[in-house]
Amino acid sequence: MHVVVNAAMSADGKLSSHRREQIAISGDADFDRVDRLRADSDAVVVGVGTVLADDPRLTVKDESLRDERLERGDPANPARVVVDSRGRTPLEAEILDDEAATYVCLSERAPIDRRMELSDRADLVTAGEERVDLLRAFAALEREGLEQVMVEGGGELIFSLFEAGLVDELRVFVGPKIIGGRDAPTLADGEGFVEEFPTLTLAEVARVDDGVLLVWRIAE
Ligand SMILES: NC(=O)C1=CN([C@@H]2O[C@H](COP(=O)(O)OP(=O)(O)OC[C@H]3O[C@@H](n4cnc5c(N)ncnc54)[C@H](O)[C@@H]3O)[C@@H](O)[C@H]2O)C=CC1
Ligand SMILES: Nc1nc(O)c(N)c(N[C@@H]2O[C@H](COP(=O)(O)O)[C@@H](O)[C@H]2O)n1
Repeated sequence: MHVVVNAAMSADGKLSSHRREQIAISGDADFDRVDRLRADSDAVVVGVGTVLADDPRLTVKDESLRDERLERGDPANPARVVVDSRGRTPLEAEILDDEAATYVCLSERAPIDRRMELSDRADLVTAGEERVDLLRAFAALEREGLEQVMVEGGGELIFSLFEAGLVDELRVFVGPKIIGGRDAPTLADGEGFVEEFPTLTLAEVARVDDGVLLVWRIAE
């Protein structure tokens, strides 16, 4: 499996405001780049915090990119994956619509009634007791044939993926806004590292819209 984390952050490193409402940080060219990345992926992964905050659909927006996928024998859209320990994904969430397959990764803590409701709309993967065990969950997804995986956030999930050593590549668009706020989500939240910081190698720097795209790989 190859895991690419993609996110857009403000010039001061925030993914959204302290209200956790979705903010357009990317411009048109960056949204097109993200759409291409989705189209090149087998799955797009988010944490349930992002589902609750943004209600994303995570589909490929450009019809010609969906056609390209169909021509090579893939479904029109990549699978969607929610990392959701207790099964808090709302049944009316866009991510559970019919546009693509959806996996919900749960922990043992997810109540049985939520499991039953979600299982009508998604494939369920259970891994971990309190929180989703990402190593086990991603191994199960790989067994389902999901090889090229893109993660779209948010900060809690991204931190945990680095902590688990699951990230191969980080692509960050740094946009021309200051959001501020000590409680606003950043690229990697969670507990934070105090030692053994994951170290990256800079692979690409490009001007995109009025910002910059940084591509980092995990240092060997
Ligand atoms: N600018 C951007 O590119 C993006 C911004 N966002 C923003 O990020 C915010 C949401 O991010 P977060 O609140 O950090 O939520 P998140 O999307 O990272 O989800 C975190 C939740 O996932 C669940 N989870 C289960 N197992 C876990 C594990 N092992 N590790 C971590 N989480 C686990 C927990 O319930 C946890 O609260 C929103 O404000 C959204 O707008 C989200 C995606 C992209
Ligand atoms: N790449 C990017 N740039 C921004 O400026 C953003 N605010 C986000 N946010 C994430 O995009 C997803 C929305 O997906 P749909 O358009 O509903 O398919 C979601 O994960 C947002 O948090 N991304």
